[in-house]
Amino acid sequence: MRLVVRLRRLFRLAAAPAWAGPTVVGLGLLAAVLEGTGLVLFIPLLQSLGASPPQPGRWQPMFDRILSPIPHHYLTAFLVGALCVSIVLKNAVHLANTWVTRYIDGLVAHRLRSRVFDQTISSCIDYRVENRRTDIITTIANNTWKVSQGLSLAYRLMVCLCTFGVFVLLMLLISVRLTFFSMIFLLFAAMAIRLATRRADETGKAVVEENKQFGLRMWESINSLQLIRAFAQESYEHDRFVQTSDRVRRRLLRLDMLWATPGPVSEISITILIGALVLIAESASIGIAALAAFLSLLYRLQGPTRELLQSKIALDGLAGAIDDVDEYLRTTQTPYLSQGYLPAPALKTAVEFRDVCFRYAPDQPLALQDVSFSIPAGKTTAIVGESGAGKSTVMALLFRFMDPTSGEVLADGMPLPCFELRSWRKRLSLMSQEVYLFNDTIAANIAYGDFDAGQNELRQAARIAKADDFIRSLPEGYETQIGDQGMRVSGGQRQRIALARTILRNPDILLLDEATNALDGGTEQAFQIALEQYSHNRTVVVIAHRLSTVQAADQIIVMSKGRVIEIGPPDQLLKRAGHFSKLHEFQNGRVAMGAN
Ligand SMILES: Nc1ncnc2c1ncn2[C@@H]1O[C@H](COP(=O)(O)OP(=O)(O)OP(=O)(O)O)[C@@H](O)[C@H]1O
Repeated sequence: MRLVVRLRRLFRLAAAPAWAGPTVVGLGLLAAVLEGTGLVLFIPLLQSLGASPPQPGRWQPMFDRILSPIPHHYLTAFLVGALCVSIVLKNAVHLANTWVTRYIDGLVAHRLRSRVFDQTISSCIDYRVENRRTDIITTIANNTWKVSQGLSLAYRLMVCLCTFGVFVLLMLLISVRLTFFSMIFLLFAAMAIRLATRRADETGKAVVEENKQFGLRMWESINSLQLIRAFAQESYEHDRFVQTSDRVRRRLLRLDMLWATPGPVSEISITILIGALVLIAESASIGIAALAAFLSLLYRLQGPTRELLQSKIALDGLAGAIDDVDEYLRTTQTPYLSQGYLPAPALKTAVEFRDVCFRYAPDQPLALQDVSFSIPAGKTTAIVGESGAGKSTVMALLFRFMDPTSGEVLADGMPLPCFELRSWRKRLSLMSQEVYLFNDTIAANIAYGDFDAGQNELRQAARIAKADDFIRSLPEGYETQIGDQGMRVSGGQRQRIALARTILRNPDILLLDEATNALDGGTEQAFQIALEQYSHNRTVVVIAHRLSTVQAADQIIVMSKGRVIEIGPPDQLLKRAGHFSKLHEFQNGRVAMGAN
């Protein structure tokens, strides 16, 4: 029963083309019929060679009727020819079936991978926060393959069942008694194998978990190579890696051992059975030719019997991976943000936060509490506040990476969920503290902001971001490969490339979240001047810890512990002797102390 439920879920998840199942099973059935027919042809062949006289039985009149038009002296040659043709046809059908199965395998895995990837990038769940980055890589790279393997196994299971059925039918035609005896014997053997391998699904689930741990170890070690070397923790990391890898090896070995059990057990059982049948055949009085055909059928039944049992164990072993993909697709399906059909128009008046509260998870405190303010169009708004005040959360809500827990964010009076999500996000461009660059050329990384932009626009964006000079000084200029996460250029250079990418996007609303924290003083000042020109008549929202970078803003929002505590133009806030002016004094004092 559990197998049926599991198979139904597997078919739903794999969503193979409608023709796939019937084709694979149909071809499998045809191969079984061809093979069975070939084996049954041994009866008239042996009889024609005089090895056994014709015996009364269900099949004898049938042979007599089919073979009567063939002249007697051609009969042996005809039967040998028919036998060869059936074997050739059976193998051709078998080969075709293998090709079809491989094609479906690849197609299903490819579609599933694409679906998992699509949902990963479209869902609003942030897996870096959920601590599941490496899990997703295992799900996409490993487990989607395993679902397609599971589907092939399910087809194989059905084909084996059909082959088994065809062979048993032919055996019944030869002798009901011997067939009945054989089936009871095989049933006991199958039950013994099932008992010995009943832990396959538990082991399969453990393999999935161990694989995820293994993925995590690999990911973390490769990403923190410098840290490991700097802290001289090579042997600690080596031990951790070896232990994790060894756990995967042991689980896989256990699964392989379980999988290998049915082969020898079924072969030994059938050999014992053949011996027993030879001993009791005399009482069944079916004749040498029929007995030879019966035993050949029984011997060939070994393959499907073994495969039936192995497919079942292998399917149990894949259950963990199938569950993983199924669960992943279900969880990433629901948390899409609701969206309207309206394309977001250019911002005319303002973006407004109205009584916004936000918490990252139900069991966590509010990250934003009753936050209300307005970001006027065409002006620069700076958000300042101590670490953890909620500045990045405001940015994330503006971008609609998530929605407020209560309250609303409106653009020109329209709640953001009224707009089609992508069209709203296309109006914005974000440059955050965390810079991510692709392993590609500098030009390709900047062009990511707008693939339609020409060379001139690309260079203009680089000039504004103060990146053009250093890029041109590199031997390969804009065509320089920057390596994984831009590791071949410095932190400040990475930041300037990312800024150029943001600027190339030419957004209505430019969001800069600590965008200049890796720039040296001179470059930052030059960047500020260029940015001022660039932001003329553009809506800019800046987050900065260094107040020097926000002096030129039209409005400053001061946040503390998730609340807005001050709003106003910088000069007014400075005069007010409030939180902002204290911050200002503190930073100036610190600068002065640093200067001394
Ligand atoms: N993904 C997250 N999951 C849970 N809590 C979070 C998450 N991100 C931020 N927080 C919490 O929300 C609050 C606001 O964080 P936020 O990152 O918005 O502050 P910030 O002002 O940008 O800080 P910083 O200047 O240090 O970047 C903090 O208490 C923080 O711990």
